[in-house]
Amino acid sequence: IISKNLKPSKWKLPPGPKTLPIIGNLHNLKGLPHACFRNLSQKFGPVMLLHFGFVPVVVISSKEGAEEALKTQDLECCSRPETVATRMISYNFKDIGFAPYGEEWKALRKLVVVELLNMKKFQSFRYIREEENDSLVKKLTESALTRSPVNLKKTLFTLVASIVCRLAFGINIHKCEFIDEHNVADLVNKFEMLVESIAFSDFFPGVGWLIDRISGQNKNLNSVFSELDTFFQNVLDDHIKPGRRESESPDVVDVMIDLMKKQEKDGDSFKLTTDHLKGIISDIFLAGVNTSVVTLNWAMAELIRNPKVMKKVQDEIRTTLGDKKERITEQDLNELHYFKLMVKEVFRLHPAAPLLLPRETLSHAKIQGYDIPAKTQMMISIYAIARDPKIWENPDEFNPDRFLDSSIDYRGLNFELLPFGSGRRICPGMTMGIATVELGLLNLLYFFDWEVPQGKNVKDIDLEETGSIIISKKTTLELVPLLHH
Ligand code: HEM
Repeated sequence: IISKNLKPSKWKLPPGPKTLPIIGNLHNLKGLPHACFRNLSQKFGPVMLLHFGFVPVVVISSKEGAEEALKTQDLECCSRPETVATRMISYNFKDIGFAPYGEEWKALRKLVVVELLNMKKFQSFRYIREEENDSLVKKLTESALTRSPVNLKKTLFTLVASIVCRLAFGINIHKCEFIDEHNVADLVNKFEMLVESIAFSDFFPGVGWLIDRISGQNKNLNSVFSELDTFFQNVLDDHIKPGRRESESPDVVDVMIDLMKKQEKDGDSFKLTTDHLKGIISDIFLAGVNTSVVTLNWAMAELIRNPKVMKKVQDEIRTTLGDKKERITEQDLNELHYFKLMVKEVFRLHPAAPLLLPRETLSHAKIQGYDIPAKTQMMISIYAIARDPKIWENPDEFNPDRFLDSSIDYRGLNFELLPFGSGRRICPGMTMGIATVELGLLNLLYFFDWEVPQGKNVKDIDLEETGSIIISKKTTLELVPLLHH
């Protein structure tokens, strides 16, 4: 009643389903959030207002709405809404993924983009990506010789985690003292559980903390977080061991430690602290590993379900690269055209983060004629846009040919296809993510043909999804690699 009386009557708020007292629209949230929002938006419109408990959330599901939101200054450089879990994993918002918009976020983002993920560094890390792909091919060759099925997600996880841990943290997970590849997988899963966990305080600010304390939710979150923090601390300790740098080339953590030391001397206004360092390690760990793994896994699921596309892609690869290559390099990617359209189609149908990261408006805004008050949470459903029948013919069909005569790209400038977001909050690891996905897929498709295990049929491979922020294939994808040469 109070908020109704305070709201200027001339405001035009977006439409949405009827709310119930206290819970708002929580009863309308059925199934996975991105799929649920898509269904609701088909009924209530592409700019829709929902209430999660006491928290109003605007969901945008049209290309025009997304373009307006992501180009509006105060939304483009929006803040992120605070939740109990994001406060923990971001080290009290000392990272870039969940930090609110402001000078500190700008300084950190600049540091990550300029110092850590710049083109020169990216190129110099090329040999790590190629070496790890080489190990993957060797491992798959063993399975091919015995015709054993391979759990694709697990295998691809090892590939991506090895690349990210080596270039970001200087850790070789095949030989590291304090973590191995199984622990890394376990930690990434726990990490996602932590981010996706919902606390009462998120929906009922001011009162929910009491329920979280009584229900034990706070204790659960704390215990998972402490495991992650131990890993991040080990990474840091490993970097300050005397003598370490003499034998290894600097990784992302080395660069940040050097910057901290330099700032102490120079007296810069923005001071990097250990919390910033851990916040960034945490961002890279969450944003850098699973996004690429789920994309690679979806690509293989779609290709095995669509043998004509698989054949067309493999024919192009093998004709262009010849039959005699022993090792694939990133240079080889430049020569492939249809292969890249196929990757684009995977990003369209299976964006790793279908609602981008949640946003919060900095000031009052207007989207598609609707008033969005300051400090309102906003979600942009790139999933609904990428499957909008007004934009795409047969939108649910996996068909890379749709891009043959199209200039639509996925790097943040075409608002119908935004797997990496757009604007100032666009994914800073985009170049690295694309290289990891493309190089991984090229190795899988050049050296091997793929079959479903004996007794199974291609029709058994479904596309059921799971997750809430990062969406992956629910059922395990097991395939048998066959040596092509
Ligand atoms: C296929 C791989 C990847 C995909 C699909 C992906 C996708 C995304 C998306 C959709 C966002 C949210 C953008 C927005 O809300 O507008 C994001 C943010 C982010 N990504 Fe990625 N990403 C990938 C790989 C990576 C990698 C490899 C890294 C780092 C090494 C990374 C680091 C980040 C960070 C730090 C943010 C937060 C940016 C900010 O809030 O300013 N991502 N990513």
